Amino acid sequence: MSNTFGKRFCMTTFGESHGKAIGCILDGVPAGLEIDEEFIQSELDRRKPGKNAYATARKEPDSVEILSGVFEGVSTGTPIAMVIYNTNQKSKDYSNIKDLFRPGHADFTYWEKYGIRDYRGGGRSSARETAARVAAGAIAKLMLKRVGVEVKSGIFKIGDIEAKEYDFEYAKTSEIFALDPLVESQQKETILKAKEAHDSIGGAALVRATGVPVGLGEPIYYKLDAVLAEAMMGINAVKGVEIGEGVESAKLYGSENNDEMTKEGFVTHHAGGTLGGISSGDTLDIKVYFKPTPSIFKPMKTLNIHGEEVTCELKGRHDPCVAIRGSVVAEAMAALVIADMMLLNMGRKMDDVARYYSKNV
Ligand SMILES: Cc1cc2nc3c(=O)[nH]c(=O)nc-3n(C[C@H](O)[C@H](O)[C@H](O)COP(=O)(O)O)c2cc1C
Ligand SMILES: C=C(O[C@@H]1CC(C(=O)O)=C[C@@H](OP(=O)(O)O)[C@H]1O)C(=O)O
Repeated sequence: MSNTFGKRFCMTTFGESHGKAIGCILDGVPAGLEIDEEFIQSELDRRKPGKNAYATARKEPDSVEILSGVFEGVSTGTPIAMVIYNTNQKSKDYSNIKDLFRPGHADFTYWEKYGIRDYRGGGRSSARETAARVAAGAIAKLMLKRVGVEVKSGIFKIGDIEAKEYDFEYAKTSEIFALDPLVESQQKETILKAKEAHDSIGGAALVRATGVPVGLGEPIYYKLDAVLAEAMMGINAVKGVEIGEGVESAKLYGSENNDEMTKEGFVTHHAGGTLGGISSGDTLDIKVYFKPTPSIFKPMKTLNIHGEEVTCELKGRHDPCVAIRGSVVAEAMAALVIADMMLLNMGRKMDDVARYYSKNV
């Protein structure tokens, strides 16, 4: 199915921003995993809209309901379906964009591709869909927790204000998930200034996974770094992904970029946790770059569906900086990739296969 993400831990989502509900189906979750619903909800609460001045004003509780695949609190190995009902649609706000294309959003391409468009707040192209990914990612995290893997994230960059230090514990307490308390106030000010000017601003998140075992990822196709990049680029508004040193490595000499190895482990961490598409056992570091929110409240030139030049003047509720909530989505996608890769990697050595089936030998 082209709309499924993952090979062994597979997710697909459904729903539109102003439709009845959004949700996901997650297949391949091993049986016997305790499904902590409070944890899933707490992950959704981290992403949900309407929480503060740095997010869209749309207020959604994002209460998740599990429909299948869980019995007496434990996964059964059958598909887990989860639904989140939309409660705060204000579709009338979008009647003025019914026939025109918002610059920077997906209105034009959806219209050209399908010839029909759910214009109520972006419909399927709205990042409201990402709530369902966070629900699926929370289940991936529950599986990863059982095997000692942790995935976390935080904001390192807003506009050109960049963190000097990364403090993931601090990010958990910060309204904007800032990794660096020293630059946080400047980052917040940058967002609020953009918002007051009826504009938006870009930003970037760092996703870090610790405890990732060596050996995840296929050596040629389905490389770990390639799949992580696809997972991140598949999030709305993501325009760049870096693993480890990323684009900066193009400025370095090999002698500077190579991570020397000792019995204690890697001396430096430029590779960001993958070598040859396979996890190295080092911390995985993924930088995810988000463009500024396309829906802004400044008049913009555009075309309508009849090909006429018109002015786009927007209403509706929009994030001033999508990277903030986007960082939670990036974290969920990383957890899904790692969970998928872990299941895919089982039974790759004959000894492991023999050990598993030894009772039949
Ligand atoms: C968490 C999150 C929230 C977003 N909120 C908005 C929003 O309020 N308004 C908007 O126009 N775009 C928002 N976006 C971005 C659009 O969904 C996205 O730019 C659009 O689908 C076009 O896709 P593209 O930017 O990947 O090309 C958000 C993205 C994310 C990840
Ligand atoms: C509702 C959410 O975010 C939305 C993401 C979004 C977009 O275009 O991506 C546009 C806005 O909503 P609407 O679809 O109503 O225009 C945001 O409020 C959410 O994240 O739950």
